[in-house]
Amino acid sequence: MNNTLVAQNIEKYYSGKEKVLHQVSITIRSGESVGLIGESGCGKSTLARCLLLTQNIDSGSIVYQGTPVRATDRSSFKKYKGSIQAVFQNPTAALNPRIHLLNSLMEPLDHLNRRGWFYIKKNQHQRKEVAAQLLELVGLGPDLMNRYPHELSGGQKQRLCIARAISVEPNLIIMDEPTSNLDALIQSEILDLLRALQKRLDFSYLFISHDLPVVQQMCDRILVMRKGQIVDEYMKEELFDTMRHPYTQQLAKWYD
Ligand SMILES: Nc1ncnc2c1ncn2[C@@H]1O[C@H](COP(=O)(O)OP(=O)(O)OP(=O)(O)O)[C@@H](O)[C@H]1O
Repeated sequence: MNNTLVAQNIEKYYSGKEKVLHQVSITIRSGESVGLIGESGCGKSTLARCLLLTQNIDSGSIVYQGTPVRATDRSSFKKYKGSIQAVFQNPTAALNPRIHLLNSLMEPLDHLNRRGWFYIKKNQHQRKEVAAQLLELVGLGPDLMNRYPHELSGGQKQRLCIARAISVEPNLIIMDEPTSNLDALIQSEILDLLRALQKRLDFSYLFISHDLPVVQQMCDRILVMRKGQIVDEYMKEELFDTMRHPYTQQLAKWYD
């Protein structure tokens, strides 16, 4: 099936501010690992929120599997929302401190209410079995589901957020600086986990970061954003080509 996401000419303003996204176009094909790099404040997270439909776009279009996605069209909207998940920078903020991790983990499945899950969610035993399998996939033990977020380390919380994202078998995961709050060792473990899960589960991802070495490690194709515009796009082995945009060359110098 063609799981390609095509976003075209996306524009975004925040009230009282200059335009944040200028005619941004991005295509993510099935199974691809695409990087989005650029300095702080250039609009990376804004684009992520627009693609996730948690923020309105002012103009432009999003087409998924050949169908335009619009909030007014319930069927395309629901199909798209069920295919895309996110992992954010701050796992503590992503988890409700007052609810058991079992329920946090099951949120996307409970929310989507797919056929089959409707019955499982009423059966506490089956629900816990699914939770344990998800936790195992991200290297966590089943006992964690009975705890609260404050009882976990930052790395464990991020693993749990990854388990939550993969629970609905998404075609695409938007990863917005998923390791920048973690120390170097845990960061490298989480990056390895994400790569291994991608191989195993075959989702595509958009990996957002301002850290070029990390993006080089994680992505095959990389987009470079500057002041709300995509100014360069390259395959990772082309980073040092002389035809790179001067801004990419500047980023590459820090990497070299
Ligand atoms: N909700 C908001 N309301 C108003 N302005 C915002 C909002 N969110 C972001 N901005 C502004 O939009 C611009 C782009 O912010 P954004 O967070 O998308 O950049 P970024 O590239 O993700 O930055 P960082 O790497 O630091 O996370 C910034 O000038 C920011 O101040």
